[in-house]
Amino acid sequence: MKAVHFGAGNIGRGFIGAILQQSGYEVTFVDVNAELIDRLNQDRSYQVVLADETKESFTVDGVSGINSQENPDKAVSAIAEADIVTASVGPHVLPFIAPVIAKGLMKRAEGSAVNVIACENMIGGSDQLKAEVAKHLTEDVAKKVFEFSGFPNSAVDRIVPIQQHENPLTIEVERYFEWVIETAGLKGEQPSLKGALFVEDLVPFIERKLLTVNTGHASIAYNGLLKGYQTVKEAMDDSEVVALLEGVLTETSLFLTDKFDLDQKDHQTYVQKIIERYRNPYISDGLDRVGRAPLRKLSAGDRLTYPAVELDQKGNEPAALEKTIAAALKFDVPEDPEAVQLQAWIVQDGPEAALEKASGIKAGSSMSERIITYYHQSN
Ligand SMILES: NC(=O)c1ccc[n+]([C@@H]2O[C@H](COP(=O)([O-])OP(=O)(O)OC[C@H]3O[C@@H](n4cnc5c(N)ncnc54)[C@H](O)[C@@H]3O)[C@@H](O)[C@H]2O)c1
Ligand SMILES: O=P(O)(O)OC[C@@H](O)[C@@H](O)[C@H](O)[C@H](O)CO
Repeated sequence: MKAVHFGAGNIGRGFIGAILQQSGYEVTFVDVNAELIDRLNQDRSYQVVLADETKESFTVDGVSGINSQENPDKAVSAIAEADIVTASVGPHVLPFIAPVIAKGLMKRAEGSAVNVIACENMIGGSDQLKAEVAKHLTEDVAKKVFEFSGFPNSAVDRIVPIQQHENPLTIEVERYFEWVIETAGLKGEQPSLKGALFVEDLVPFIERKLLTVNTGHASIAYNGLLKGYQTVKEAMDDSEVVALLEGVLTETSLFLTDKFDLDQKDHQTYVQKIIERYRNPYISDGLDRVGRAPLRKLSAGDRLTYPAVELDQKGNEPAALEKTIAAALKFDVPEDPEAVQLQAWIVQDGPEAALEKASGIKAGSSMSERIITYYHQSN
């Protein structure tokens, strides 16, 4: 069986590529990073190390790489022959991988069933990828292609920080992982993927994950950076950062348990497990990585604004989320293009207008006023 995975980065090598290989797939990574692709083709394998006291490691072998910038046709052919296609490139990159996927799917002469799964931190990731692919197909061709190509949504959870090793392919990951895939979007037989969970309705799973793991993470990053910390570990040693983390998780728990009728006790166990994962002493994760792409994180459907607005509309005042949104407006990392854009908007139009542009929270609304007050109160 053949798998094509877009993005040989942290989640690509450390999670999805490893699961695919352990499930019996021969994995071809498609990436634009020449160093990673050359090394994959040279070594044909890499090491995954578990970030806990065991430091256990395992080999992912039988892998290869295609540089889609240099050899787009090779990537197209690989998709034409693949049994499964997956991607973890970041939400903003989905439009760039779509043309190659569209061409590859069109080339599947037999029209044999294939599933294309976006493994990104977003709601409806595969739906979005499908919409991007559709832009490169005529209406008639799209109809045919989507008869045999499934785009099931999925939720992925495993903390994999940015890291440096002598061998650039080696990747250290936490032992914990969760890959949930929605059956509704599948075509053909359900793929056999070791450790993956197939569910009829992904919405409760992706929202629980995004609004707990990622909202909590974002609060640690933005509030931690405000206090001058660089890593999750440093920030988690500060009681004020932890209090805000507990505050945002109390707020998103209220939203999630109400929306999905979750058992309060089970949800609390889930939240506590995540706080333990943030505290993993064997992982050093940078706040710049966790807070990266602030415009995406502040956008209306993402981890901060979405629960804050929903809670506000139900008559709650989500103060911890609002303080975190205010802290996100201060995310000023010159290497991060979205941070540069956000700071430029703040300088040009002021924080209130920048907040509205980034999140849709209307300037002059009571929520906007509270966030901007927090913004001016913070250092
Ligand atoms: N790292 C984590 O802890 C984690 C956990 C769960 C989900 N995610 C999600 O997984 C996705 C990837 O995150 P990551 O941490 O692995 O990032 P990463 O930067 O390590 O990996 C992304 C990879 O995509 C490649 N890429 C960029 N443009 C490309 C293109 N046009 N074609 C092919 N490849 C391209 C990059 O070169 C890079 O190797 C994101 O959506 C992220 O939210 C990350
Ligand atoms: O990848 P992002 O930028 O959406 O979010 C940063 C982190 O919160 C994220 O990568 C987590 O480490 C991951 O989602 C854990 O499963």
